[in-house]
Amino acid sequence: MLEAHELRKSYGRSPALDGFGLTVAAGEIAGLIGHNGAGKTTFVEIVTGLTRPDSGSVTVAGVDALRRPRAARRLFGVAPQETALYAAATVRDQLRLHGALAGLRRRALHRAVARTAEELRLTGCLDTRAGLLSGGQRRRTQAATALMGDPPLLLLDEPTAGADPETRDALLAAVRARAAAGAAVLYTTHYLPELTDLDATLAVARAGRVIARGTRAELLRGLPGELRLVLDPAGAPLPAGTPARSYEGVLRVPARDPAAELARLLAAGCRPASVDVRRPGLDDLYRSLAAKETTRAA
Ligand SMILES: Nc1ncnc2c1ncn2[C@@H]1O[C@H](COP(=O)(O)OP(=O)(O)OP(=O)(O)O)[C@@H](O)[C@H]1O
Repeated sequence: MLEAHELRKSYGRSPALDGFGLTVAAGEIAGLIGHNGAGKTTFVEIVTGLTRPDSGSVTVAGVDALRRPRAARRLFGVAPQETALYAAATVRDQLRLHGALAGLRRRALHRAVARTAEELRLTGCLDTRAGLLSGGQRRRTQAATALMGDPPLLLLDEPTAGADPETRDALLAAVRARAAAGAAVLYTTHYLPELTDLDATLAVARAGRVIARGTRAELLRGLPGELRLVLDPAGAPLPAGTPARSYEGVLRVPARDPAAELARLLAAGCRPASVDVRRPGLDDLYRSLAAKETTRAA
């Protein structure tokens, strides 16, 4: 549904995108992750026609988004990182406008406004002007405008940044429903748990390129998790050579197989007063990919 190849874009001498490539299939939610400045927003802006790349290609459902931006525009809904709503217009008006732009008329438009407002828990503020909405309501309204007209591609750039749990839950449920109905979703975030909730595949951007692409299981496989323990002083101390760090009285022991590591510590006579297992997260993934790149470059 979305295919981008070899995108390059520089601002002055600094490349924002440096051979960026990404494909997202219909029905797939692809989580685009990466440190600040990795090029995620630049990529979204290129797909939406806000920024022109220096070279490369982008197609949406086979339509060349760089040569035919107007035709491509009908195929996606976008929720940009900065909310962009008309302050004086009501939530209903914003949704009607985006529905009309997506080709909906009369009853179909009316139904889509009601359905999308309900999905994003906006029914109670349909007649409120955007300028008077809370931050969470504004985020939900922005996301709702992207969903109007059921576009085959959704581009959501950090849609839950700063959102309260109610906003996040509503948004994630709406995104899941649209993907289940066949939409391709590009979802930019800094929160791995959201991508787990969405059952998303991952694309990791770094320095203007996608350096890893796959399912969470594929990308996180083999990364160490961590055992976090408070030891009972009546038991044995950690065996010599255990690579632990102590933080506010809690010992942190990196472990590829936390259950096996815990069994080893128990066998050595340690008596944990509390145990917590931390699974590998985004930081662990970024660290391991950075280490692989350094090894490759050496
Ligand atoms: N309009 C611009 N003018 C100059 N440099 C820019 C412009 N837009 C982006 N950049 C630069 O391009 C690089 C990529 O920025 P981009 O916003 O795409 O990153 P990002 O991955 O979305 O970051 P974040 O996670 O902070 O949103 C950065 O170095 C940024 O400073």
